[in-house]
Amino acid sequence: MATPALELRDLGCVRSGRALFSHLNLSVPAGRLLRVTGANGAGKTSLLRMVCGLLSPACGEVLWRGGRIATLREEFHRQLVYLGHAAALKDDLSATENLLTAARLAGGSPSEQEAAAALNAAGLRGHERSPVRTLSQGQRRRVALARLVLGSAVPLWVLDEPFNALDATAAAWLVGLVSAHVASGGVVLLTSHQADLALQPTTPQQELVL
Ligand SMILES: Nc1ncnc2c1ncn2[C@@H]1O[C@H](COP(=O)(O)OP(=O)(O)OP(=O)(O)O)[C@@H](O)[C@H]1O
Repeated sequence: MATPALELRDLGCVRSGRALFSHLNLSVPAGRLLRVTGANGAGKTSLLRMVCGLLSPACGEVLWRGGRIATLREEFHRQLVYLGHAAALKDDLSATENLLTAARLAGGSPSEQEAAAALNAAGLRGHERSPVRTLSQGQRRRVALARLVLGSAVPLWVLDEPFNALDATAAAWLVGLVSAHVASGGVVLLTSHQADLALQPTTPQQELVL
C-alpha cells in the first residue's frame, strides 16, 4: 500500500491539564482535503499546530511522507504553508512587504512582480503599498491568503479558519485555490465553522470531527 502523505499515529493532546483528544489515528493520501470540525475548544487549532510541529503531542506522532516530523524539521517546514486563524501580519508593513516577508521566511524567493500578481489574484489590486493596518479584516485575510498563490507548489497547506471574514467573492476564490491544490496532488487541512461551505463535492475530501 502507498505511504500516506500525512499520518497521525495514536496522537493525544493535553492542554491546561485537560485531555482534548487521544488515540487519534488517521491517514491522509496525497490529493485530499481534510476538514477538521468540532465545537469551540475541541482542539482543532491545537491539532493543526501539532501537525505543523508547533505544539508537542502528549503522546503519539505526526508523519509526513513516512518520516516523523519531529526528525524532518527544516525539510518538513519547506513543504508546509501554515496560516493561523489570526492573520500574522505586521501592521506597519505594506501588503507586498508582508507577503514577501512571509514567503521569504518560509524559504521562498518570490519577486515583487510575483507578489503583486498574488495580491491581484486575492482581489487587492490598488492596495499593494497600503500599510496593512489601513485594511479591513477581510482584506487583511486576503493578504495572508495570497501566500497560497505563491505557495501553490508547496504540498501541504494547513489553514485555520481560512474563511473567516471573507466575503462571498473571496470565499469562492479560496474554494477554487483549495480545489486546484488538491487536484494537483496537494494535501489541505482546514478548520471551518461554516459547515455548509460550498467546497466542491468533486474535491476528494474527508472529515475529522473532534
Ligand atoms: N496557549 C494555550 N495554553 C493553554 N491552553 C490552551 C492554549 N490554547 C488553547 N488552550 C486550550 O485548549 C483547548 C482547545 O483550544 P483550541 O484552540 O485548540 O480549540 P478549537 O477547537 O480550535 O476552538 P475554536 O473553535 O474556539 O477555535 C481550549 O480549552 C483552550 O482553553
